[in-house]
Amino acid sequence: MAVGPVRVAAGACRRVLQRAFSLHKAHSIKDMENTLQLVRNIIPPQTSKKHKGQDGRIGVIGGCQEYTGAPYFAAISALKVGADLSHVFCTREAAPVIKSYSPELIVHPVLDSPGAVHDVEEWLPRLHALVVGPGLGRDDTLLENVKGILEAAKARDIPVVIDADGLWLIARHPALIQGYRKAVLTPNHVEFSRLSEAVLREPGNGSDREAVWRLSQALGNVTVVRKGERDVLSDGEQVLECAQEGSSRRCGGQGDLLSGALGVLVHWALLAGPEKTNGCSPLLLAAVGACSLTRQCSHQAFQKHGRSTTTTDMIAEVGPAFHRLFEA
Ligand SMILES: NC(=O)C1=CN([C@@H]2O[C@H](COP(=O)(O)OP(=O)(O)OC[C@H]3O[C@@H](n4cnc5c(N)ncnc54)[C@H](O)[C@@H]3O)[C@@H](O)[C@H]2O)[C@@H](O)CC1
Ligand SMILES: Nc1ncnc2c1ncn2[C@@H]1O[C@H](COP(=O)(O)OP(=O)(O)OP(=O)(O)O)[C@@H](O)[C@H]1O
Ligand SMILES: [Mg+2]
Repeated sequence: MAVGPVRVAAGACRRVLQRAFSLHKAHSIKDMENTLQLVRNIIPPQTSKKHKGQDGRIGVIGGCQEYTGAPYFAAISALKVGADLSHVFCTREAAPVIKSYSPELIVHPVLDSPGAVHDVEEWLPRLHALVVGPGLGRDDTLLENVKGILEAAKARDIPVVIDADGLWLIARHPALIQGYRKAVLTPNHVEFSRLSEAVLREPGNGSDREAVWRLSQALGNVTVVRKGERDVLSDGEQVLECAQEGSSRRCGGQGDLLSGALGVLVHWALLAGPEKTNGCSPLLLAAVGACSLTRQCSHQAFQKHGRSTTTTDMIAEVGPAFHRLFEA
């Protein structure tokens, strides 16, 4: 059940977020509850009046010869969070493999074709958000195509979540994303250092919080989510931390779940409008939601499967974890 808007001013919103996601461990249950309440505000209500597609049409740009799991994890997570349609734009040979994982994904084998940018561009008017990078690989031709796709998405004001090899591309060409306020970058530890080196000419010096804030500022307030033992999030103004209990299991693919979930939440947060977000950055709220959800999935899956937990087990927890965090 979606809960009505919390009436707090921007300053109050900032205080709520800072208390709940502070550097110190002593989060009160009430502070965390207030923060999750803000995320709940952006979740669209489920009604019988909606048509297919209204709750989100998400596109994942990634999937190549080596990596077919990552784009699948991202795209299926978007659906499980609540998007209506999830597309994957991948290379020709990755497509049948990704299709075989799930009949629920719409898979376009276009990313290595000469007309890749045009082919994806044709779909852009029908997409609410793009998740760029899971399983993309680092082939120069593919990356060149993704540059064109990013430019086309920006021209249409489409929100983009950039992860994995998409971040490799951004580290080489930061101008691609500079100042684009509808972008969220989701680096892991190594990806963050690479970006910091490229943008700030330093390997992420200073405290975690300061380093994330500086990178976001340097990129013109692009939202940055640095994943790790605690996730650190900044839009160049506020810095938040998410310490939702996760697990000690570090199998591959958890970041892909996060980026796919974030694709939907970014769309919902922007759609909700300032009345629902109460002065908070919609992208930051979406990121808080995606980080909390991923970690809660990890926690629940680990309780059932322990050491053998895999990302597939976490994806099976998306529904129950979402309900527990945002609807209970
Ligand atoms: N099943 C799949 O198809 C998967 C594919 N993946 C894809 O694999 C490609 C490369 O991604 P990588 O994440 O390996 O990126 P990189 O190729 O940049 O490698 C990062 C390296 O850093 C290490 N690392 C990660 N966190 C660290 C930390 N906190 N401290 C020290 N070392 C750390 C990792 O083990 C990895 O070897 C991407 O396209 C990604 O999407 C991954 O998403 C995992 C799952
Ligand atoms: N040490 C840790 N303790 C708890 N949670 C962690 C830890 N490191 C990462 N996480 C969580 O795991 C999830 C994925 O982060 P991770 O750093 O593994 O991303 P990634 O390397 O991009 O993953 P992927 O394998 O999908 O590429 C995030 O939700 C993050 O909060
Ligand atoms: Mg990753």
